Amino acid sequence: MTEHQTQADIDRKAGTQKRGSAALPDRPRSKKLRPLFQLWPYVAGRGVIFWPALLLLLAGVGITLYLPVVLRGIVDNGLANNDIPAINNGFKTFIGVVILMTLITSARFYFMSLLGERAAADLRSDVYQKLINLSSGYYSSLRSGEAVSRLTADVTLIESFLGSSASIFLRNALSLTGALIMMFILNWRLTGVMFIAVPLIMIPMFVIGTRVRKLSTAVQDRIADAAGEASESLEAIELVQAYGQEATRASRFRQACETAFIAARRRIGAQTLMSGSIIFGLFTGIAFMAWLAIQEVLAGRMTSGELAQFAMYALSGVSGFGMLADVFNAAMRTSGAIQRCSEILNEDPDIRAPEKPLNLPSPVTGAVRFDNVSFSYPTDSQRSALNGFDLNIKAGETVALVGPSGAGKSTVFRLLLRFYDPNAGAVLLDGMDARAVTPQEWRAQFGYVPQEAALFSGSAADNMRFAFPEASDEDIINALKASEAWQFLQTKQGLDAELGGRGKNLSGGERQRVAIARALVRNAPVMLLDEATSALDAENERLVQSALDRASDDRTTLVIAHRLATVRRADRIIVMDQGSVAEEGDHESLVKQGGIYAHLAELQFSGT
Ligand SMILES: Nc1ncnc2c1ncn2[C@@H]1O[C@H](COP(=O)(O)OP(=O)(O)OP(=O)(O)O)[C@@H](O)[C@H]1O
Repeated sequence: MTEHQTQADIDRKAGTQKRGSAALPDRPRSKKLRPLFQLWPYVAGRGVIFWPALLLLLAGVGITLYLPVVLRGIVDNGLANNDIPAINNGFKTFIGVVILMTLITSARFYFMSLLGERAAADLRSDVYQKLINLSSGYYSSLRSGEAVSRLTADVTLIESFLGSSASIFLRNALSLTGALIMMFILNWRLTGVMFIAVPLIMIPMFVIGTRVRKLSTAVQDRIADAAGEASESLEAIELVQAYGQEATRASRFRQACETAFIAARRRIGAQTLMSGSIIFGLFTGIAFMAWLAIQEVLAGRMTSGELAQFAMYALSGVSGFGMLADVFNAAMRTSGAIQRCSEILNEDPDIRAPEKPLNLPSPVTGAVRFDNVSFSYPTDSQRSALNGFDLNIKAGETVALVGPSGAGKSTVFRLLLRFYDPNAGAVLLDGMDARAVTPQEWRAQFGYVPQEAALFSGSAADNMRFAFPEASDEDIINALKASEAWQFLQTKQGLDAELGGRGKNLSGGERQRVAIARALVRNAPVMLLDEATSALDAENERLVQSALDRASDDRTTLVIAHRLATVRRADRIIVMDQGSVAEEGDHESLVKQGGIYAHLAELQFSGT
């Protein structure tokens, strides 16, 4: 197995395989069809679309079954008796029925497709609504790529099933049943023989059909490999060119394309065999049945009109059966997709409001306390990230958290923002346990500047109102001025400046200053700053430092500090090691102690 084949297998298992836009996503299927019924509320919930769709479906099936009856009338009443007016009238009726059928079928198509799109849009929104409310614990056990796949690929499968396959399935299942009943009534002997003959003809087709399906999947997999290969290289085009890897990468892509071609050649071979056997099987079958039917007519057990009617049912029945087989495959895949979406919909967020939430005191002063907190991440429950951690911060105090990598500094922030709850002990704000209030009210007390200052596409003002939707333009400008971001934004379009997806139109330092302004505009009693470790030039660093300084004015501030300058400005320094407080004090006293802090200070906090 080559390296990229292995990667494709991993991707397929994780459901993140890239597909051509026309093809439906390849997602694991279910072995059961029962999950399909979970779609019922989404479908039946929209009665204005659902009932017309169902009625039109039934009417369409009824009229399709009626058409052969008209044909029998033409043959038996007109053709057999040489009755020209009867033939003409018969065909007028025939055309009338065809017009009605066209109208019903078109309307059915419209309503069924609409129903699929409606249900998919509702389902997609529900899944996203759930995803955005799920807690960090959920995401640490599910790859975020997989969550996105469920939102897009799985819902697309369901959408396509509801919009077309489900309708094909119902229509063909009903038509086939109706046609079989009519055929039995017309001539049960002929129908009996057909029951034996048709499966015999179809067995080879099914065998080859299964092979074609497998080979088609193989071709798609190989194409996905090639596409994966290409996008990986193109996403890192500068790196590829900088290391002079263009030729190697191009030749790897060529190889992937070649493998896809070889798989496609195999599929074409099987398809050729299949179409040959379909043509042969179908026409010999038709000839055999026609021969038998003519014997019935000659023996006087059937009229010519009944023969024509029978033939029409038989033909529609065979095609309906073929389609059912295809749709069955789609149903299995959809069933798997529904299972994965329902997993999300049935998920309960770990972090939720208590039954009777209390309110925080008003106003919140910002006194923060960790009371003997122990915590381990759900994905690594054996290891404690925090271990009997105690911390008492007075309102308005500025505390710097320092410590070696993995000491638990970010974990302190995650518990403060209540992304997780502690396993033991309590996190308190103004004496109130985080678990006693709603997560929304709790989090509203914090301004947060993460190390990776994530911004969103949209204007500077949009990004600022992300933290506080009611903020006036003046509030926003003041926050931007305080964080030293207004000056450079003015050289763009001020509040209307487009920041680009993830703020890509800004430099690293500018992004950080906008992120600090965003936290400031919230005007929350507690500020959480995770100082960026990324190297900034001296001027940018000075600007970010003064922004951070102002961010901590008049409010409780916890800063995960990586720079000596930040630490010196703090009222108190907490040195963390292995999930607990190892040392505590101000810069001078800690340096004198000659412990972890002294060592970090010596290294100027680099690498922490
Ligand atoms: N999502 C997670 N799942 C499992 N373990 C985690 C998770 N996040 C962090 N940890 C572990 O918890 C411990 C504390 O991590 P934390 O991120 O709080 O350290 P830190 O002091 O902020 O480190 P750094 O300075 O490198 O950011 C580490 O051992 C880390 O491996």
